[in-house]
Amino acid sequence: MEKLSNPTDIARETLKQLALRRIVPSPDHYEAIYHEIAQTSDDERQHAGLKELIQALEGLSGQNPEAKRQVEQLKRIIRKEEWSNLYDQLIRCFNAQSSQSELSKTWADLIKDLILQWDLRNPAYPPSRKKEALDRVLANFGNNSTELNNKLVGLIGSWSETGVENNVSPASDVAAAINDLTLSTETTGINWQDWRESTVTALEVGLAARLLHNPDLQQETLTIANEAKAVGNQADMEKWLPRLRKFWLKLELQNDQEDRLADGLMRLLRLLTDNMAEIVIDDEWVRGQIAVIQTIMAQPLDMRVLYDAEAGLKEVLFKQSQVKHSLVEAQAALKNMLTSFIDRLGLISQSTDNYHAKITQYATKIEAANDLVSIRHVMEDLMQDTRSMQIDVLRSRDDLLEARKQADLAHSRVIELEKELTALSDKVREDQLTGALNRRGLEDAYQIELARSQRSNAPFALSLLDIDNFKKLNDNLGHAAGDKALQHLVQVVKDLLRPTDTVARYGGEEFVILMPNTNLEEGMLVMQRVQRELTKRFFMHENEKVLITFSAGLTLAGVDENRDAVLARADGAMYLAKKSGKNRVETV
Ligand SMILES: Nc1nc2c(ncn2[C@@H]2O[C@H](COP(=O)(O)OP(=O)(O)OP(=O)(O)O)[C@@H](O)[C@H]2O)c(=O)[nH]1
Repeated sequence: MEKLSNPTDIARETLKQLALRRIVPSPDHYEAIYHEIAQTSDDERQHAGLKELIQALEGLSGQNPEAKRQVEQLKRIIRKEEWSNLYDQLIRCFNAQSSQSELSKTWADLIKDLILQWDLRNPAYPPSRKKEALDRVLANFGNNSTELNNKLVGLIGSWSETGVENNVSPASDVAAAINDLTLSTETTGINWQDWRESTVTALEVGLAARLLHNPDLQQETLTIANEAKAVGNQADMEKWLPRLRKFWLKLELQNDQEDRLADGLMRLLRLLTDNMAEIVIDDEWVRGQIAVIQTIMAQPLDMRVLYDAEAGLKEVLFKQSQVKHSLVEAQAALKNMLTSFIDRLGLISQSTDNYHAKITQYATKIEAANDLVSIRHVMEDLMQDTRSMQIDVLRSRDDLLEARKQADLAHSRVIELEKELTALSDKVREDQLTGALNRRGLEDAYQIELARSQRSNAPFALSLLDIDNFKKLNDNLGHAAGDKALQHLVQVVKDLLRPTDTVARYGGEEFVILMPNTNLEEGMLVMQRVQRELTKRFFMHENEKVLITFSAGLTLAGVDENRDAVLARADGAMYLAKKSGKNRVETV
């Protein structure tokens, strides 16, 4: 048979042959006859099949740049006839193609929607419910990016079903969304260009806009976004990911800190409002308390400032409520005195009124009397009434004098208590929970010991200790047990310190120990003694032994150094102790 080259002629001849040979015109039969007429070799037939496959893949890859790249690679393999690589490359093509085509939405759109829907307030989906649903999706997508994409699309759809209103979500949630995308990039290998686009959008639109309150962090976010834009290939992206991860870590720490600040502030405000009734005995108090809050609000918030204010307020309120009790009693006594005073006055005027009425009657009787005997009777009655009136008046006068004395006493007690109350805010030096000194007490004690050290030229050591994993203890055993653990620690420390040493509560679970006349080696021995003792004297919770450990920084106070500089140095050493595995003391 003459070899035909025109595809139309070949097609026509194929149909003719199918009819002549009475063969069912199925696609397979058509293909076989077609190649027979075109006289295609086995190799060519194979290539033709691959070409069709490539065409199909090119058609399917659409705008997916990774799929396009893999198809190009496939063509190159076919051209060079590297058949041993064909199978692997085909799999890559299919993977690249399917990783995009089955996605209900591009990652960039999906993340935009997620951020938007997370921000919108929906009565049917409060943030806690959204978080729960999102956690469920993130726990159950089986490391499959397509599935994650589909599930997120479904989730976002359900959030948007009912009435919504605008509300701004915290930056932490945006960061978490991008972080999740980064993780899924690593585990499922999604296209790096999509990832880059999504990350840049999320950083610029989602995150930076929410960091207005923190210009430094906002600037850093924009810098990171620019770095992301410069990522030019998969390898670059992988190299750059640790940088992004480090940034997330910083954001998480920042958010954690902000959450704790907000918590502290809320507790403080609650404390104030809850106790308004206790402090309104005198407007001065209300003004004083509000001034404390205003001072705190005016300076940059940090946990220690908040803790200090909260602890100070708690103590003042406690003492105030005690003093107020006495004050109320004294006022009640004064009121009783005044009541009896008025009663007595009433009685006196009543008895003198009666007396005057009787005198008038007696005067009438005397006028009408015409003999001495009747006048004498009238006079006897008059004398009798005058005497009893005199007795009444005397008794009332004594009562009045006594009442006045009591009133004076009560009044001076009230004045005394009021003065005490006024002075209380300044006097409180002790932490109410643990009995250690509080920050104000620490300030005084530090000044005294520093002056002593300057005078005697003796070393003065200071240690800052922070209980290890205290949050976990609180979470596992409850806040009340956490409070008792703090008391236990202070008791152990107090028992082991010398009478000249001082322990003060510096923050939530941070304590400062002042050790006058102590050098670094001796200070270290003291701190190690406390550590050892804690391994013998366990904190007991519901009959279970709980081991409390701490990390501490130890330093010497310089004679001319201010307290904050010394504490900052001890804090640095304590941080080092935490970083080196906790339950240790570092000197600096
Ligand atoms: N029970 C109780 N807990 C407090 C008090 N003050 C602060 N805390 C808690 O102490 C915990 C301190 O947690 P973190 O600062 O994360 O420190 P940590 O868990 O000890 O971790 P490391 O310091 O790294 O070992 C927080 O959960 C505070 O709520 C208090 O007066 N009573």
